[in-house]
Amino acid sequence: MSGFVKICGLSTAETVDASVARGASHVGFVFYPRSPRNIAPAAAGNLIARLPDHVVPVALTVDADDATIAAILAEAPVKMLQAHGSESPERVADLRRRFGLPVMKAIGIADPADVARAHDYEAVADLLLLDAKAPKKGLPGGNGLAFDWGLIANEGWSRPWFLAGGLTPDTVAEAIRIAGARAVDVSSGVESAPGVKDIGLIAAFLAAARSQFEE
Ligand SMILES: O=C(O)c1ccccc1NCC(=O)[C@H](O)[C@H](O)COP(=O)(O)O
Repeated sequence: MSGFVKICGLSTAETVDASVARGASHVGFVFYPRSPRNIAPAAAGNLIARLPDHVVPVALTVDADDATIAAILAEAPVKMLQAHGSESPERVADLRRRFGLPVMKAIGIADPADVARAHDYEAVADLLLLDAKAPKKGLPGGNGLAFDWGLIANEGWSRPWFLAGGLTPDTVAEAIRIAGARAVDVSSGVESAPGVKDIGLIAAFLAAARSQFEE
C-alpha cells in the first residue's frame, strides 16, 4: 500500500492477524485503564509477538509517567509511543530521550488555533496524529468523532502525520482526499461495540483506504 493505516485499540489475536493480513502498517494498543480498549502489557506483548517485522506496534498512553511507560515496555516491546493526553512539547522531547523510541503526538483539532498548536509539536515529535478534539467529559480519544477535514486541507507539515477521528470504511476515502492524508488511524469505526473490533470492518476500512491512496 502506498499509504499507512494504523488500526488502534486491538486486543485479540484474530483482529491483529486480520489487520496484518489486510495490510495495516501500524497496530495500536491502548494502555489507559478507563478505556474499553485497555489491554494489560503482557497481553499486548503476546500480540506483538505475532507481528511481522514490517508492522509497527504502537503503545498509546495518556499523560503517563515514566514508571508506567517503563512497566509497559518491559512486557510489550512496541516500536513507537503515542502520547494521547495533554503532554507538552517538552514532555514529548523528554519521552523520546528517555525511552529511545519515536513518539507520535496526538492533537485534538476543532478550529484553526488547534492547527497552529499542532505545529508546536513538529520540532519535538517524530509524527503527529491529527484527531478530533475530545469532549470535556469522557475519553481523551477513541470517541468516533470526526473533525472538519477542511481545517487541514493544504496545510504543510514538516513531520509525517496521521489523520484520525471518527473515520469509517464509508468515510475514509473522502477524508483522505479532502485532508490530503497519506496515513490514517481508526478505532471505533472498525468496531461492532466499544472495544470489540470487527474483522469485516477492518478489512473494509483497509480496502477503502488502500484504493484511495492508489488514486
Ligand atoms: O481508544 C481509546 O479508548 C482511547 C482512550 C484514550 C485515549 C485515546 C484513545 N484512542 C485513540 C484512538 O484510538 C485513535 O488514535 C483516535 O482517537 C481515533 O479514534 P476513533 O475516532 O475511535 O477512530
